[in-house]
Amino acid sequence: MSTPPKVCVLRAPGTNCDIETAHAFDLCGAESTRIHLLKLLENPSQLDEYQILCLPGGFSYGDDVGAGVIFASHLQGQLADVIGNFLAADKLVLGICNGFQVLLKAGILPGGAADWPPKPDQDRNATLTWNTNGKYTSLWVNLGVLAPQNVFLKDIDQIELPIAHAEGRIAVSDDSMITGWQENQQIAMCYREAGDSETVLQEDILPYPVNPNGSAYNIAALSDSSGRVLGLMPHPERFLFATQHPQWTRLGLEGEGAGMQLFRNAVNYFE
Ligand SMILES: NC(=O)CC[C@H](N)C(=O)O
Repeated sequence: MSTPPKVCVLRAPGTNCDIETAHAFDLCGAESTRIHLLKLLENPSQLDEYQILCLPGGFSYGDDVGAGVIFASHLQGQLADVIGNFLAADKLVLGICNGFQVLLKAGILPGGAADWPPKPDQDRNATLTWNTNGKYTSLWVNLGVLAPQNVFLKDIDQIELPIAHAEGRIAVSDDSMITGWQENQQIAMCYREAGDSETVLQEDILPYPVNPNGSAYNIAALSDSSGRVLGLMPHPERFLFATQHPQWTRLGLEGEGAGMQLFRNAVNYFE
């Protein structure tokens, strides 16, 4: 058997999904360590020992200034070099919910290694901002995959997962940039109706609760063009077991939850 990949689950003050996220990777055969951002800042080069970097969900720095902004500023500052090395290597980066907000606000997504480190005057063309309903929203959604080349999404065509966020709406400065994202397969997942047989990227925003936050083009997740970085608003670590689904008895679900596949795909990449 090959050596299990080492996962750094990076937490900050206010992160609250790190334990279950580390558990998800471990269940799939990885060896994960939860590391506090302040510890990593003391010795940034310790990140070099890991093959997977995961930014979990939560409320880092209390969502002050904007969800993910303060965490992102550390990645852009003292950690810029080690993050650059990580992105350039054949390694994986996953950001879940607050972690996705961090990746986007730091500029790690959607550009990945190609756009790192961000230039001080670089325009930000996309962000995650307040849900159109203005509320913290927690429910289950249906998602379709548009970037099957992304390592985490291998063999997943559609998936049902829970969301729980206040600032989950993707907003873009200019609709024309969506074409570029499409060409580079950076649009990883979109919200869609349950039972849809295919996922279509469309300008029309699907109504709540299908699109729970009003995201442009119903986008729920972004990939970099290498397919080794994924950021998603839904929480795959909250659906590791069938019994976590609110209708598991009525639907007769058993065994593993659909979210497990994302973590397994990441671990299998290093076999
Ligand atoms: N579940 C989460 O990671 C929440 C992210 C962030 N705190 C928000 O509400 O938007």
